[in-house]
Amino acid sequence: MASRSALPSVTTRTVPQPAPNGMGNGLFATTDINPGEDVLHIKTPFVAVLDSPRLEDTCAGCFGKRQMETGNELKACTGCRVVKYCDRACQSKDWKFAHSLECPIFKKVKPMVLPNNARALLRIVLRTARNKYDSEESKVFDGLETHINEISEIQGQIDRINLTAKAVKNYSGTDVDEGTVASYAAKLDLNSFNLTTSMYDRIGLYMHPYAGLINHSCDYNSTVGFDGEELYVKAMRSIKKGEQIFISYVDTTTPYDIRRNELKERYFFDCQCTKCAIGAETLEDRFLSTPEDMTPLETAEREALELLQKATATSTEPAESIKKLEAAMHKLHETALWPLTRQPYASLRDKLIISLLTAGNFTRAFIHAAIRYLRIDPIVYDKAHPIRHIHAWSLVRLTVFISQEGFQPDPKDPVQINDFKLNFHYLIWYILAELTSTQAESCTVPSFKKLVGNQFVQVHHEFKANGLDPSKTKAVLSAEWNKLEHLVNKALEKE
Ligand SMILES: C[S@@+](CC[C@H](N)C(=O)[O-])C[C@H]1O[C@@H](n2cnc3c(N)ncnc32)[C@H](O)[C@@H]1O
Repeated sequence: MASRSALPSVTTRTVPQPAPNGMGNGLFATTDINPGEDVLHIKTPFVAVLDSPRLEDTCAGCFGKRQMETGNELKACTGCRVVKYCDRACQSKDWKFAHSLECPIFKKVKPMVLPNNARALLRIVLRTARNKYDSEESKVFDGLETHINEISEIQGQIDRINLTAKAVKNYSGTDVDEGTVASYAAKLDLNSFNLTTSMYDRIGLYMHPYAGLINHSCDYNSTVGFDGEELYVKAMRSIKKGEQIFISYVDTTTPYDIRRNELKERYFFDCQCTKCAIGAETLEDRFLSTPEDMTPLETAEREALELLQKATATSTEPAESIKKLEAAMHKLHETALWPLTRQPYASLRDKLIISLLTAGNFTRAFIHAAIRYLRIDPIVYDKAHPIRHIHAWSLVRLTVFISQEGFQPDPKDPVQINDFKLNFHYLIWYILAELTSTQAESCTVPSFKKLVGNQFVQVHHEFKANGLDPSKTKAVLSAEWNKLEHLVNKALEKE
């Protein structure tokens, strides 16, 4: 059973303790925890703010959670017109939390909109001045690591922190000295999380001092997810009482050198986890075989990364992005040694799916989502990993879309989906059945589980209404699966 901690809104099965190997403090399990179970649940953030582009389309009260349910058009705050809300309930909750304090400041600095880290820092400073934080919560915040000595050596970062601290001190009129405000900013830099939707799309930044105590391992046992403003840390593997909780601070699907450099530069430590102990021999680094001359692989990687950079530049049109991403993937494919799972190949496909969706090419997006579902995710992610479940859901959504009556695939698609005579309804049923039956052990958050569960009930009901029960037609399902495998093989041949 999870227990309430001394901190308000924190429910956890962990306790903070000094961690070994120079990790400072960490969180340790107080009970055995099974995959999918909550390690930590925090109802209310210490601070959470939207990224500036998301201020336009995301409710600053529920961070999109109620917005998804109500479908209401957002209304701007009549005071500052910077933040928007679903309705009075979302507005009033945020007003009480901090917006009443920041609204006049947002209004004063208009037309400038403060960047997300300045808005987060401003909230911390204003709430601290009004004693709005619980004293235990503030104590944990005060004890958080800053790495201020290391940061002071990095001119760009320390200049940015000092500048933000100066501006926030100025706007807030706080009595707290500038050095302390700068130390809050350093704590934010080191301890904040990407605030995401329940589908893992980044929308802002989030910080809570208790969650800030979790250390990193590239061989992590837990994952972080958000449901509106609520944070969930869930066990991805079985965790024994007394074991340390680890999450990943960086994308651990990247090769050894890349992820270790990122950890060193952003978090100032050399990772000594079990995966790093193996070195550059793990799946993330390996090629299908290792040639004597690595030059062709290095050249392909450099060229692919250059194309990726151009494809993701904000000024690039979706059609142009698609061309560049496909060209980059082709370069890696041409080496005949680059596994689909080795980065940047997998990330290129993720970005390509998004660009294809933006451009309205749903059949090609479907094919790449199927490749990811069948050939990449089972190798790259643990069974309970939330990203694996989110990707499966995207495949369901795409399949629903292309199975609509009257939907016509693009005749220019390199692989013609109609040639494979797929029965999309069975595929949808199968993926949803799999997602639903693994819900308890999955690390996804409650609203995602609800969405999937409801969709499965609906799809199953439709089959039943037609006198069919796919769970009793194993041969039909397996035939559909073979057709999808065949389609994926054809698409990969053309890559
Ligand atoms: C978000 S804080 C985690 C809590 C921190 N240990 C503390 O005592 O406040 C991140 C910092 O913890 C330390 N850390 C996290 N994971 C580590 C690891 N695997 N090895 C060494 N240090 C680690 C690093 O100093 C890193 O900058």
